[in-house]
Amino acid sequence: MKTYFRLLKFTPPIGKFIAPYLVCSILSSIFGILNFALLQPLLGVLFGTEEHKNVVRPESSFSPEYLKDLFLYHVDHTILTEGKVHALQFVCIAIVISVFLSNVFRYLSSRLVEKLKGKTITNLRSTIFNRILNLHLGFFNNERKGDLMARMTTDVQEVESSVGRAFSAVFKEVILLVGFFVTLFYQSVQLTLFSLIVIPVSGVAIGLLSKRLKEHAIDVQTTMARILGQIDEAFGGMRVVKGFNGEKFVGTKFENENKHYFRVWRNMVYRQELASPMSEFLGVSVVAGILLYGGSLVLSGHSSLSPEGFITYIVLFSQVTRPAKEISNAISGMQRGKASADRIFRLLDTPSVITDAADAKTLTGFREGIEIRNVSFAYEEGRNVLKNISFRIPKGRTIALVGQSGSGKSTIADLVPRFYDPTEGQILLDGIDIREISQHSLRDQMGIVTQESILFNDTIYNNITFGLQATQEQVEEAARIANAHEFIMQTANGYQTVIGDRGSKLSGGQRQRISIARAILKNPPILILDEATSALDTESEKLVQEALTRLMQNRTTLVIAHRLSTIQHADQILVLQKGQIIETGTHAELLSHDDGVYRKLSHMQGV
Ligand SMILES: Nc1ncnc2c1ncn2[C@@H]1O[C@H](COP(=O)(O)OP(=O)(O)OP(=O)(O)O)[C@@H](O)[C@H]1O
Repeated sequence: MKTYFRLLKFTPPIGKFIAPYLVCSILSSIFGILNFALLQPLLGVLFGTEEHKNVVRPESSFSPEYLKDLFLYHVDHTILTEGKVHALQFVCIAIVISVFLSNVFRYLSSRLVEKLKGKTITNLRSTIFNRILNLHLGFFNNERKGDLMARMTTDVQEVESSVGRAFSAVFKEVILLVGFFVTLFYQSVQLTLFSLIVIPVSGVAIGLLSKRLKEHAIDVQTTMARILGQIDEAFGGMRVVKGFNGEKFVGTKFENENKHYFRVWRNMVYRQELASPMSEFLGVSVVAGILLYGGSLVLSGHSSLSPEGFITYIVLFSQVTRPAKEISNAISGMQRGKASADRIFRLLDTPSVITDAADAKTLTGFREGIEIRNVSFAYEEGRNVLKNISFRIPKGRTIALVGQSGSGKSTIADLVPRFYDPTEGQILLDGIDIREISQHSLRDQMGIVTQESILFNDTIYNNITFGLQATQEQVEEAARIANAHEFIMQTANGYQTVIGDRGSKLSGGQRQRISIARAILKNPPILILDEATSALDTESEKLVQEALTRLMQNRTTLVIAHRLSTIQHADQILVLQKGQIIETGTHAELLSHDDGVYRKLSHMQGV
């Protein structure tokens, strides 16, 4: 129940919905019940028992009794003045009007539920997305993407259907059920008391059935999450799948998961599908019991119920099963919905490891430099990938990190914009620990160009501005500096060309130049540059290198270099090995160390 109360936080102000919804539901129920109750006069006319019973016009008052008597009076009056066929027509028209009104109000109430449901889900989906966006980067190392996608799609859908069901079960169906029982009691107290003894038996049976449904639902959701993950990986890595003839490998893996999904899904739906036939069987059994008991009462003359009253009673009673079934379906649906909602809430409750301090300072500029002071870092406890690193990046200088793969270069680059916090030590910007600075203002000072150009399936223009307010001229200027303007103009729609999934319609070099243009447009004082390793042809590399050099001008840069040729002019080069700085100096200084690692690396690369 706690889960459902929490879901209420995502619904729009529910008070606004309840009053019109209640009115529509009550009216729909009244007219719905009325059209069955009208069977009695209908049968009365057909059987000829209705004649001359209500020849006196009833005294006017505000009670259902008066309305009923008034109606019967009119029926009788029509029989007397215009004959039975006309009376039949009169009753039938009344039935049609009441069915029409019942359905109009039912439609209106459904619209209200759908609106409530839609708004709740839109709200929930945005909240999840924003929550995930604001989680620390490290979170994404441990979570499968498919799992996150499943929470935003299948889990949200599951909650959507259960919210609607729960809402209509709580209000509409319960109202209808109460309405039916009031009418049934009115028709015959004796029979209704009897049915109230039999009904709970079927209720318990259905309750037992839906109990295990939740466990099955959890299985189904987690398996679907894995399937989504596999789809994402396979489609995202299509080049590798095809290049390595991996279709069979990927296909088999998917098929196994898909078969597993079938099995867990089957377990769930078999159980779920059992609910309806079982409740129908139990419902009809109950009706048969009443038929037997009530029939014998009518036959023996021990009941005040007339035969047409009894038939109307049975028809009304058979209608009770529908809302009862809806309520039982809603309960089983709510179990599934709860499993999904719990998964969503677990995600929403994941604390972000990187948060702003309560009194976080807002940086307004960058004046002196960055200092990495005695920093150690471990992704997993006990396995330090950086060990007591210290160095300074004075304003306006370029510091390069070199070292073997896995030596910790990217990790250092991730610590400066505070994607992770150091396990030990501090990172200071203008003498302030970056943990005391708001993340937003810290990252505002930085431009990040990664090894792999991160582009989105949008226009070139939007990929360059990436949320910044900029004029066409500013964007073009940035693209010119990044050596990108020319090729952009050659694309089909220039700056408005959509570049495909992750920029797939562009070459590697073009993608990089767009990323560089993005950083140029942002114009940050600090630059974190992870140099591309991908082999570009000489022409393309020259263009990219030129763009980078222009980007680095007058900025403070931390560059991760994979090719030493590009960092010969760096103010200082740090050589990393297994998480430690083992050499520092300029290109010339480092080359002069006879046994130096840098010198060896340099020879290997022929620099
Ligand atoms: N998210 C992570 N979780 C756990 N360990 C990680 C994670 N990212 C990196 N590592 C480990 O940290 C160490 C340093 O990795 P890092 O990416 O900083 O190296 P690098 O010098 O940038 O390598 P490369 O030049 O290949 O990019 C490696 O041993 C790596 O296995």
